[in-house]
Parts: sequence; C-alpha cells; structure tokens
Amino acid sequence: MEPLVTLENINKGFRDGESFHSVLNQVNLTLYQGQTVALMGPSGSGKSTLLNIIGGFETIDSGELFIHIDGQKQSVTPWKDKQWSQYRRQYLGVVFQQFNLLTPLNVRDNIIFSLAMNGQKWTPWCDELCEQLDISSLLQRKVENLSGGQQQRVAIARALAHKPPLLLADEPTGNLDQQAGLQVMTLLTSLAKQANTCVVMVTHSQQCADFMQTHLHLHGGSIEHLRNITPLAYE
Ligand SMILES: Nc1ncnc2c1ncn2[C@@H]1O[C@H](COP(=O)(O)OP(=O)(O)OP(=O)(O)O)[C@@H](O)[C@H]1O
Repeated sequence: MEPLVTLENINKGFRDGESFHSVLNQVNLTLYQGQTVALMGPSGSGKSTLLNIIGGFETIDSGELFIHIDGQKQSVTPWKDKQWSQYRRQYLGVVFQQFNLLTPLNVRDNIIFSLAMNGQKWTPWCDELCEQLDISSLLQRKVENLSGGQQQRVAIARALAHKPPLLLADEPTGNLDQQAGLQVMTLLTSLAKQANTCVVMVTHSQQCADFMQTHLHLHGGSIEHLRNITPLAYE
C-alpha cells in the first residue's frame, strides 16, 4: 500500500490569553492509499485540529508533515500558498457537517464548480457517482431546496468527483437522522473504495466508525490505535 501522508512528532497547541493549551503531543501517523480511518476521541481532544493539519488548513508548532507525491516523500515545511492550493486541489476532497454547498446553484453546477477548481470536466465517473448516490434526478434542483440527507449526498459527490487520493470528512453524518446517516456511510465507503480514496473521518458515532478499517482514538494529545486492519487484510 502506498503511503499518502506522514505526520512525524507533530505538536500543536493554542494560546489562550497568557496560557498555552497543548492539543496534539508528538503525534505520529501515516495514511495509506485506499485506507479508511475513523478518528474518535472526547470533545476538545483535537480531532478537527488534526484533520485541519492534514488538509493544510492549520499550521503546526513543531514536528514535520510529509505528503507523498509520485512516490516521493515531500516535506511541506518549505511550501508556500501555491503548493498548498495545488495539493488541496489535486489531493483533497472534503466533506463537513455543514455541507458548505453553493446554495443558490443547482446540484449539477455545484459539482461542475468543484471540478473546474481542479481543472477538470464532467466525466462518466461523475454520472456513476450521481447514479449511486441517487441524485441523478436532482441535478437541476437548487441545493437549498433539498433535504439534509440529499445535500450530504451532493456534498459527497462534489468531494469525490475528481477522484481525490484523500477525503477528509468531519462528522459527515452529524446533521442526519440515523437511517440517513447509515445510508451516507454505506455510500461514502463504497465510493471511496471504487476511487481508491483514503478516507479520514471524524466521528462520535461507533456505528459510523464501524464502517472504517482503522480506528484511531485521540486522548491527552496522543493517538491510540484501537483497531488497525491494513487495507490489504481488509479485502
Ligand atoms: N483556532 C483556535 N484557537 C484557539 N483554540 C482552538 C482553536 N481551534 C481549536 N482550539 C481548541 O483546541 C482544542 C481541540 O479542538 P478541536 O476542535 O480540534 O477538538 P475536537 O476533538 O474536534 O472537538 P469536538 O469533538 O468537540 O468537535 C479545543 O480545546 C479547542 O478549544
């Protein structure tokens, strides 16, 4: 399995007035192509912070973050805005609890907009995505008129339309009822597998976590591997 992202001895904290609040303490982690990871832990343990660091949305205090590009392990330390935006465009899909869709646009244009950001056009994979997510009949509908479950399925289509190697999902089922949440998880994991996308998902739900091969628990600034089935062993 090819590595995608490596975190080595990452430390991160936040200043709060005079005091400093440490969140991540010497965190080491490698993410692999096609791996599915549930990131769990108590509220405030740093799950979103870790996700944001992997996405380059948050800086680190010390340690080193590496991205593996074409088999080369590259440190992001010298990266400027240009490299970061290139990485985000080509490498990343994101799905958040708040769907962050462009509400005045219709479903199709939301997906096209995201593809255009990545310099890509609509492909047969996009038709396949919409078909499997059961949103093909909604393509001309404005997203603001859709239900929560429908909007989350559009958000997944948008995030996977360019087949990113890495999908970051922060409580993607947090706004959905249990049935819609489980449906979204089933689709998300099935589609990620078809695209060989690594998924890192923050969740408080054990039921959602059970869809993922690897379970990580953040506690006291450290990561504990609760379940670690390698992608190959999972097949
Ligand atoms: N920009 C920021 N400035 C100051 N403190 C921050 C900032 N971002 C996060 N924190 C703090 O860092 C800690 C970890 O926050 P984070 O959002 O990563 O936790 P979490 O595990 O995702 O929590 P939850 O499960 O409640 O969403 C919290 O104490 C939070 O208050």
